[in-house]
Amino acid sequence: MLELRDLAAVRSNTLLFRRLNLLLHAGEALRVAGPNGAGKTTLLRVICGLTEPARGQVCWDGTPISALSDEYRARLAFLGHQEGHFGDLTAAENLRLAGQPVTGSVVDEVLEQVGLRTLADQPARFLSQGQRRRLGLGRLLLRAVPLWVLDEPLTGLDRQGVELTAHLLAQHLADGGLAVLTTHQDLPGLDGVLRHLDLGA
Ligand SMILES: Nc1ncnc2c1ncn2[C@@H]1O[C@H](COP(=O)(O)OP(=O)(O)OP(=O)(O)O)[C@@H](O)[C@H]1O
Repeated sequence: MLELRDLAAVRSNTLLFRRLNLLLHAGEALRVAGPNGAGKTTLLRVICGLTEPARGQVCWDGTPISALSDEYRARLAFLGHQEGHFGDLTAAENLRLAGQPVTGSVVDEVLEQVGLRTLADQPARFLSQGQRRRLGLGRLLLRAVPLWVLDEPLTGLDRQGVELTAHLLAQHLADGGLAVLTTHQDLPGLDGVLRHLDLGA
């Protein structure tokens, strides 16, 4: 369970948000919306424990994440604008290094799931933006952690890519996972499990 308690953040002397209180249970996702500069990425950074809030705290299963540090970070996976792939390594090799040791057949399965099977041997730096996003999804699947934090995961994806992301997210939630994400696009098929937070309101 992820909890935001009376959370506030300041950047460059500007108050971005305050008094955020929210409980996110296993099986739920939070979609953070708002105009450019509203503080969406900042909120994700605070949730990951990378940026200190000006006030309040983030708790994981009732404990402030500041008291959990590495233990908490091992429970979350972050997918940002820069996917963090190794450019010289192939798509398959990047997945091999994604998390715990995996066999070649598991890597093949994940490549198939994210639609990159035919690009397994392509160095990541030659992948298109949407293909890199898909590789990021593959790494998420291999990390097998409960909390996904996704910053604009739909950018650069075609319609099938958007549907794939929504499908994998729904599966993750059905398996008892949680997610916090920002997106300017609609995520199909997540009614009932998607909660909304608008930082522009
Ligand atoms: N490291 C930083 N130092 C100073 N100011 C920052 C820093 N990071 C972000 N900001 C400022 O904080 C504000 C919120 O930025 P943030 O990236 O959280 O917004 P966002 O809602 O994610 O925007 P976008 O939709 O454009 O991605 C912006 O005005 C930005 O310039």
